[in-house]
Amino acid sequence: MAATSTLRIALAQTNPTVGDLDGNARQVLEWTAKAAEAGAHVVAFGEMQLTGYPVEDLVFRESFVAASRERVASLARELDAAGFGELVVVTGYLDADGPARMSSDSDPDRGPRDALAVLHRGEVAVRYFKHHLPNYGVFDEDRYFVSGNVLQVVRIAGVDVAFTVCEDIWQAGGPFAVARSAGVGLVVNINASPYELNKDDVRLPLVRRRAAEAGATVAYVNIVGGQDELVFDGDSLIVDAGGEVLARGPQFVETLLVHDLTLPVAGDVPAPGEAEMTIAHTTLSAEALPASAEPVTAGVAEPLPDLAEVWHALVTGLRDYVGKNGFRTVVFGLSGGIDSALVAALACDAVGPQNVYAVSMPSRYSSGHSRDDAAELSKRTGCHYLSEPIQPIVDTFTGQIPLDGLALENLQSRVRGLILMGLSNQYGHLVLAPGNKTEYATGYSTLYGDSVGGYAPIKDVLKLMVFGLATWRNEEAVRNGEVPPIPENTIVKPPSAELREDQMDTDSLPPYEILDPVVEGYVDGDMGREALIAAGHDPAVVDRVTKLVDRAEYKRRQTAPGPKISVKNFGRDRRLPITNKWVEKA
Ligand SMILES: Nc1ncnc2c1ncn2[C@@H]1O[C@H](COP(=O)(O)OP(=O)(O)OC[C@H]2O[C@@H]([n+]3cccc(C(=O)O)c3)[C@H](O)[C@@H]2O)[C@@H](O)[C@H]1O
Ligand SMILES: Nc1ncnc2c1ncn2[C@@H]1O[C@H](COP(=O)(O)OP(=O)(O)OP(=O)(O)O)[C@@H](O)[C@H]1O
Ligand SMILES: NC(=O)CC[C@H](N)C(=O)O
Repeated sequence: MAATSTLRIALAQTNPTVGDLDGNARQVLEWTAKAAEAGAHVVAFGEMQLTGYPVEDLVFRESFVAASRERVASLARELDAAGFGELVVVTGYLDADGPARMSSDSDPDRGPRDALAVLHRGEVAVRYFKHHLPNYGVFDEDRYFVSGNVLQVVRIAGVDVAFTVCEDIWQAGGPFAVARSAGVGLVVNINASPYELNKDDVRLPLVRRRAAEAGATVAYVNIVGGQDELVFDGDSLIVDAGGEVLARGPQFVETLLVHDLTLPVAGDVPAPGEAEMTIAHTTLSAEALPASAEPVTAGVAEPLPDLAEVWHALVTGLRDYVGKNGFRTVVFGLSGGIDSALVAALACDAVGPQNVYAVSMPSRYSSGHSRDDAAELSKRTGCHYLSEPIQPIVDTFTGQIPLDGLALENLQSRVRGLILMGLSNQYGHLVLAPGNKTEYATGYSTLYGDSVGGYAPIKDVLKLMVFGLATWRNEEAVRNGEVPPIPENTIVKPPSAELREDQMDTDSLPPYEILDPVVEGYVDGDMGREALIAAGHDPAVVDRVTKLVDRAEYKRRQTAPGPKISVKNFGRDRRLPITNKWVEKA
């Protein structure tokens, strides 16, 4: 039988903040202390832990790159000074071995790097540069980074460990294939992998495929938290070469997974073969766990069911947007309808009802039940509730500038926007825009009216899912013996903008059961007219909806960011020209 050695590995699922180098370094120190207390040999943090992810065009600032390089070196010294010098600390950071690529004259082999550092005994012992750079969806890494071509293999307590960064695990070939040729026992993969619905279902089979490709155990660590439009869900994993899940972290919460891995002791360094990357070897002296040590296992957390997962993603995105941007309180219009009710419930979960200001702003078209439902929600959740009737302001405006029809409808929405921005300026609340993805898609909102706001918590949630989430949150409250936050009437009544007499959403839009699947196919699936019809959608509805979506591009460009939960969100994911003569013709 081959000799083995037991490594105690810790995966630190932390919540870094972009640009906060000192705060992020402090996280490394704090979680390393916990790993040390647990007796770990190695503690691994996420991709770009030190800078936050994604840093976008900060990569082009030499001052920022220099600060990251200096901070990783000083972090190594601080870890040593704190008594953790013997612990192998693995962290993501931004490095550069040349200037950013600005023209075709730039050196293709040098430039900014999405980097991983192995810190040991006060030094940056090893640096690895990410090989596969994602350049699709929300990622633009070819814009920023140069790909690394050296796989770093580090011998720790007799076990050869290869280090990789995020996208390296998403593609066959490259570092994992090279790791197999190097005969490693463990591949560590550090991630900043943004959440989208069902990604956890893709992640586990992916990690299994790479473990098989490398012929080694894989330890996958992902960050948690919100960063503008992105939310990170953690879901860190350890999978052995045979595909067995040894450990799995909870989603959306900071945690430390500590697990003992019994791995083959490395033999002689194999002769280098033909490979996509060269291999560099380093040995770090570390004692293996004594055979007498009580084995430690991290446990396998169950991934959340779909609606629970989306709820946590939205709460995480909102909480971190508020907190990381220096706000404490939020304000929005509470109409008694389902969208603002859902935003209210999310906000109460995210920042606490004591920090939530809901404003009822009735007009002459507001129904009695809308006001009652809004008041009832605030009573149930305990958030602040203000009532600011808008009619006197609307009347004063039209007394000077007479408006009718759609212009008058939109004026009401804009007066509400004005009130919310006034309250924001005066009291420092962040304004939340309560539009859903179906509305953003079809342009069913008033520019500078209900679309005002700094953050749009349900921007990527289709209307049918809005209903699903509201029902789920109420049921969750019942399961926990709490009062359901959203009044039943808000969920069951037909949606209405209440901007004119007896107005219903269905006056302007197809029913949501028909509309949402077309929006999903056109927006998320990039399907053209023929493909949508072939998928079973009514040609007249397809023509109507694609036209609405195309015409609303200018509106979407002027709206607040919101958390991505779908395969394609408006903003980072879906980028279309505003000035655009292409139409999906019959
Ligand atoms: N290409 C372009 N680039 C830049 N700006 C452009 C533009 N085309 C028009 N515009 C501007 O946009 C204006 C039209 O947009 P906008 O003022 O928003 O008005 P509009 O889209 O015409 O009307 C708003 C619609 O949203 C509905 N709504 C409003 C409020 C709440 C809800 C709800 O249920 O949640 C629904 C309302 O019933 C109505 O159907 C134009 O007057 C023009 O100023
Ligand atoms: N009477 C009102 N009081 C306070 N805010 C309102 C009122 N009416 C509309 N709003 C604000 O404008 C947004 C657009 O709401 P509107 O009622 O026009 O459509 P909706 O899409 O059905 O939204 P909701 O389901 O929240 O009512 C609401 O989410 C809310 O923030
Ligand atoms: N930061 C990355 O390299 C992430 C890319 C990868 N495809 C993911 O979504 O997880």
